[in-house]
Amino acid sequence: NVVSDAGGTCLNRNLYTISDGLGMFDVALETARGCENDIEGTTAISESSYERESPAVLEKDKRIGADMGEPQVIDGDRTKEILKHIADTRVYLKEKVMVEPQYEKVRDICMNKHASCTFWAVIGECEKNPAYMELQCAPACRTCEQLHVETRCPLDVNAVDALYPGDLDKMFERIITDAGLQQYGPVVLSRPSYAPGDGPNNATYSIGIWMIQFEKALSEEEADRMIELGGIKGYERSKDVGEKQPDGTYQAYVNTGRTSTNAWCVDSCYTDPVAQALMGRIETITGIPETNSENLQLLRYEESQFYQTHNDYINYQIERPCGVRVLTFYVYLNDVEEGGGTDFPRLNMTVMPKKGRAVMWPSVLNMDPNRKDPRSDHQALPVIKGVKYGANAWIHMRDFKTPNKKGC
Ligand SMILES: O=C(O)CCC(=O)C(=O)O
Ligand SMILES: [Fe+2]
Repeated sequence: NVVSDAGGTCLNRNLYTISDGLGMFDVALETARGCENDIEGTTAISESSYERESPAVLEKDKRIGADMGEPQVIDGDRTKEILKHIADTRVYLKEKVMVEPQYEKVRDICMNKHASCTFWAVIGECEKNPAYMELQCAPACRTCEQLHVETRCPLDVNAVDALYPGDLDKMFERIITDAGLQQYGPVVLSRPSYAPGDGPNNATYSIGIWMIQFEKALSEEEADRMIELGGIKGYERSKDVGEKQPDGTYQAYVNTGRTSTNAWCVDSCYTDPVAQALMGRIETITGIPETNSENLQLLRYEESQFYQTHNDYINYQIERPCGVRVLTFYVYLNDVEEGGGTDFPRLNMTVMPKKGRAVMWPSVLNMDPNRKDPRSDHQALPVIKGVKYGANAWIHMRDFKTPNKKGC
């Protein structure tokens, strides 16, 4: 009465034809049996065993649902519901995901990534906790289409950009003239000049870019607290943007071009009054909402650690809800005995670390703020003596934090 789709392996989404005469129990059991070859060391259980065995015995069975990712835990009280849900999931996968064109890019990656996915789905977690469930338990939540970043993270055509052509110049002009911002000690390190006939209508050819240093961006106590918050979160080896993955996202990877460690200022760090004050200050200075900024990235460089020349602009983000990084606000949290400057090779300029100092520069062009300005390429020079602490605020064209919550 049940025909196994012979030949394929379980994890390759081996689906089974279900005959009408079977109850859901039988379906789950029979299909699980199709996976026997894939799971070592398990023994077949009889068709009625779900009703006979204790929950502990049932949980030892590792096969159920192995054709759609992690084998699923069968909870004693919920056995019937879970088995029915697994059977329904199988129908969903077979009749929708494997057939309908919008699932084409996710067919091979739609898996339950946790043994409790089906249990959680049964108790309503897909609705209560969608950020986690829709990605980690996509078959159980019937959200396979969400796995591809293009479906999960559509561009909002009505979203407002932080910068339109010409706004970057206006923003920096405002920063250096606004009386309320003088308390942060702004110093112009570099500003663009426009050659005759080469005016703001084609800023690509402007000479020089904006770079402002703030001598008093942070008090000593605030700087110390930021370092402390990084320590609480824990500094881990820094990563760079890596290869594109099947779900359309880009892997973060460790490489030899960036040898620092860093901590992300999230959760208890994000809500800390000092971190909030710093983010609020950056919002006031730039006039761009805090929500457009990534969480602060707290950096730690030991002697000889560095970050080789790069640009903070990330190409692929142009088609993401957050848009590209338009500005970097970089804060120095301590004095470094020797080395550790932020060097801009194309500008022939190096900003030295100093406790409480910040420097701000654009990654994009004034007249085309979705496009990278390669003149802002920079590197963190190796620390020669001492330790260097810093913090990055990367400010995006649009809201970063809201899409980020759902993995965009
Ligand atoms: O540490 C520095 O001076 C700059 C770091 C940097 O450029 C980065 O983290 O993107
Ligand atoms: Fe950078």
